[in-house]
Amino acid sequence: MNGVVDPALQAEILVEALPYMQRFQGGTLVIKYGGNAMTEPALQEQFARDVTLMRQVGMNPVVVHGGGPQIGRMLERLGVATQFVDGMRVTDSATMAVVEMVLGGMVNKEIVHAINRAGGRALGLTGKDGHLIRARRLERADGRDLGWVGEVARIDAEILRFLEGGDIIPVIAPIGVGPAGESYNINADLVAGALAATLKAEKLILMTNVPGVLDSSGQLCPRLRAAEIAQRLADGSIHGGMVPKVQCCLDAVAAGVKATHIIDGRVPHALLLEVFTRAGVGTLISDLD
Ligand SMILES: Nc1ncnc2c1ncn2[C@@H]1O[C@H](COP(=O)(O)OP(=O)(O)O)[C@@H](O)[C@H]1O
Ligand SMILES: CC(=O)N[C@@H](CCC(=O)OP(=O)(O)O)C(=O)O
Repeated sequence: MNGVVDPALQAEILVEALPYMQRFQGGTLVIKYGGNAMTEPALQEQFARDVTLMRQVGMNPVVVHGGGPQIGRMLERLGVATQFVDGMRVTDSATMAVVEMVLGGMVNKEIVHAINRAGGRALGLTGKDGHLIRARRLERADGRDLGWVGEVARIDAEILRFLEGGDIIPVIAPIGVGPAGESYNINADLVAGALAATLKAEKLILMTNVPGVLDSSGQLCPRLRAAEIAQRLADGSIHGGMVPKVQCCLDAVAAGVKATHIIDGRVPHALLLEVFTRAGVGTLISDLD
């Protein structure tokens, strides 16, 4: 662990982390790294070191990244207007080209490079590589067409198993491939949820830029069960961008993922603190005791 994490945190982790490290040996952790959580280079470096450490102690981290703000900035520079419907970017052909360039070309390579610099071996993929993410056009109940916005039709995890055996950390951009080879822009939370379900992951961890799920008075909920979430969705205390996050956590739990977490990627070493300490730093959504 030397040189991988800050010395103070290293001491704290050594006391508490060993049982967790043993419990999750060989287990898969799907980590969604949101565009809003990756703003500062120093935090990105820490994230890369944390993921590398997880791999070094015998877990199988699989990184899925977002990049919404980065796509937005590039569209602005190019003078292309953008619009969201229920948190999904309306994606015409020109926008799709920019999404593919920013997610697959820029953000993906930045994260791959950061992990490699931290001592890990990362390999960047979009859902087109190895036909990892087969997608179809998102059909909305109201019939509104969002263009090249997709949903996951099927995950073909074979390529990930192959990488796992080669001690490689996959870094996945949320772009899917349709039946005719066309590209689809998929919300990164949904891709992470589908991957976690297919891989029967030990954990799904969504890293965002709020402390976790907050209650109506703004306090962090450290732990939530499915029934409590249904109630919070109904009373509106969970809304906006948090709705697809909790929904994909619920779907993942229903599909057999043991625990799902929503954490603040701006907290130093949030990932290690959530996985390796009893208290954690964010919201744990699970139906297990
Ligand atoms: N109960 C809640 N707890 C925390 N955040 C909430 C809640 N309800 C709605 N939100 C909103 O969800 C947002 C997180 O979703 P989003 O912006 O889509 O994240 P990301 O870009 O990381 O995917 C928060 O910034 C907040 O505005
Ligand atoms: C359909 C859709 O909205 N796709 C997202 C994909 C990136 C993403 O999900 O990024 P964050 O996790 O950083 O928000 C987009 O175009 O912004």
